[in-house]
Amino acid sequence: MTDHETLRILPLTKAAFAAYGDVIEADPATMRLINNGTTERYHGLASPVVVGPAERLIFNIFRGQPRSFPHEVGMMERHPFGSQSFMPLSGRPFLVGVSDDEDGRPGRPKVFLAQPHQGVNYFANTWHHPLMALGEISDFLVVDRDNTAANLEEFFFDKPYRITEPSL
Ligand SMILES: NC(=O)N[C@@H](O)C(=O)O
Ligand code: NI
Repeated sequence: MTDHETLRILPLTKAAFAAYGDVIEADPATMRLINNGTTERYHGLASPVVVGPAERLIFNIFRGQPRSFPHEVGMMERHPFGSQSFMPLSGRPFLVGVSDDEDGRPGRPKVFLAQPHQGVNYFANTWHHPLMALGEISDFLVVDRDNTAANLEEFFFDKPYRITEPSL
């Protein structure tokens, strides 16, 4: 990959990700004790939505192959009719790529390193890169809108970007 621009990898924080979606993590500010004090409920961390023609919100498991590096970021995608969340099930970190919308196309991607205890919920119509698992095959609990065939818009960059191996 000669002239690909390398994208920095940023820590995933609620503030940095706020324009793109929710960070799903045990935020103490959301905690309430339930079940007679035997359970900590971290309440309302994200709101999965379907937009437009009513379709089911469904739970899925995505089993992601680890990405090899340097990884070429040649495209971004978005789901106009629903949110999409990824919560790690395998105790591994993963990469999250998002872009602002610039007149209907994704701008320069931002890449975040999600820790094993962090998930994300992309807002509907947020440009994002498909799942980027790290190091080993990793499972993720994914909540999104059924009938994904009608809910996928892709954009391919003329000049792809590059991500180098994150130091974990
Ligand atoms: N296509 C699909 O179900 N997966 C993507 O939406 C993704 O964000 O990984
Ligand atoms: Ni997606």
